[in-house]
Amino acid sequence: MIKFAQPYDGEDSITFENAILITTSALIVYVILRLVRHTFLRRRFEAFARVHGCAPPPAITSSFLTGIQHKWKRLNQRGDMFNDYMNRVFQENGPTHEIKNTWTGETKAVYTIAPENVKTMLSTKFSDYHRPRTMPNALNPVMGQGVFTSNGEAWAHSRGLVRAQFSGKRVRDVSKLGKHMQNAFDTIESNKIGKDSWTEETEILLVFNRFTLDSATEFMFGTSAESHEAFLRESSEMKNTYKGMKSFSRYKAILDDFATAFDIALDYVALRLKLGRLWFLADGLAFRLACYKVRSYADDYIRRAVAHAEVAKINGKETEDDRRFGLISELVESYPDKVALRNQVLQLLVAGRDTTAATLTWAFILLEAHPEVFARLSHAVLEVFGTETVPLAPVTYENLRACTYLQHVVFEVVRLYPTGPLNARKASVNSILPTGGGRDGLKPIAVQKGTTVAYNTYLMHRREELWGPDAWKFRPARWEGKKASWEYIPFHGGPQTCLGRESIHFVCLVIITPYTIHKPH
Ligand code: HEM
Repeated sequence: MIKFAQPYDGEDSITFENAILITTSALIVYVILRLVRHTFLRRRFEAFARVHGCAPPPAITSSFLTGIQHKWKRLNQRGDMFNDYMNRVFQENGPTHEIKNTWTGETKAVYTIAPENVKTMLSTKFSDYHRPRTMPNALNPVMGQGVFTSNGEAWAHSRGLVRAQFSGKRVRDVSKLGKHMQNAFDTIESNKIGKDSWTEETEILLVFNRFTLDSATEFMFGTSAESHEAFLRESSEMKNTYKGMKSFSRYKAILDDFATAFDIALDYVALRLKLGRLWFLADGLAFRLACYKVRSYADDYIRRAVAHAEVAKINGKETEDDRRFGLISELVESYPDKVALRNQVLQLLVAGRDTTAATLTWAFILLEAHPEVFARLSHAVLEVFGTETVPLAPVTYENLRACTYLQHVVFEVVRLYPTGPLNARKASVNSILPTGGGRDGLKPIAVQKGTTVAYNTYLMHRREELWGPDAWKFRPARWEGKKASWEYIPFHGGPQTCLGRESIHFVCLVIITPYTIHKPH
């Protein structure tokens, strides 16, 4: 008989058999308690659904194996996952359906492209839902808690602190963008094959990633990361970015350069988001070094802003120079905890960088593919702003808004390519969504506490029932006289609506620059 170590009093302690027996009994009790709890909660939920006249939506069953298959497909998708795959699932199962576990019959998730349901989750019954853990899990090593990843009181507190900085003059001031825009166009120019000839192929997303990083860092820290200037200085062999580098030089590049570190950190974050519950698999030295570099970059500015604020306090009067650290100058007072301030600022950087760069890239791709829209836009822009030799109006926030067709082009770009194409919320309590249940899909559906409800913004923006038979086409003219509601949520909606939505005017500005050669005033 195998025995555990003897205690000093000579008594026999727990035998191996006993240990097995105790563990097995504990496990059985645990499973029984879980089953009882589960049955009780299920019954309560079913009664709740009955009382509210709900009917279940169409269901697709999925086992552990099909779940893995689905994840694999998502990770390896090369074409357009939304057009090729998800659209078919919605066509076959209706605008609201659920995924059930094959064996247990449990609802794993509800999928919807019904504006009424989205409105309920994000606005009418906002407190019934919360952000799932996917985002914090993915972002945590780069930055901890902040407005973009928190829920409940922590979120309300964070949002309250930063909201004030996103209204009024500061975000409407487009004058600081001129230099960064010029750099973006210089980069494209620098790829020219010969004088007055076509440029070589340029990866426009990389150009806009640098443009948005430089303008966003200037907005946040008061000083631009100047990633474009660095790019323009580098030799052509160096321009191949970190991706081609071998380990040691790659790690060195991460530690040397904020822009490289930021790119690597966000590449990992994107992969962690795609992996869902297996987020922890996307990790490694490159990621950790990138997180370290990004955090210490922000810490450095915060340290300087704090020191500057203290000196200003001693001097007793505020000067223009006291605002030289950008947004962080405004926030240092409100954040006694400087790690919390760093997290918040980095979250804003992440929220604004890729979203704006991707929107700009799609705008250029769509304009290139639609010469008729391009021609009409040129006309509209020249009519409002004039040319370099005969300028009619300065490029200001107000004038950009007044150029109606330009606004329509941008609305249409983010309709077809919203940068948050797939989003989700989790039910905090048993809750009701107004539509999707029963044979006709018109009955309300009940959502059990803990269930994820995913909403597919990309496909909702392309529903023919909502947008007409040309829903998949790029047609800015559709916006004439149109006021969109919950069928259009590129910037989300309700209390958690995007704080940077005014940044769409950056997009307008960059689009018009090639036409109106004169710089913003
Ligand atoms: C074209 C540009 C942009 C698009 C399409 C966009 C889209 C979105 C979307 C869909 C959300 C909701 C995410 C969620 O809660 O699940 C969001 C939230 C947010 N966005 Fe943007 N965004 C853009 C630019 C920006 C910029 C430039 C900033 C700031 C510098 C920013 C700051 C935020 C913040 C702070 C939130 C979280 C709001 C909250 O939870 O209270 N966004 N954005």
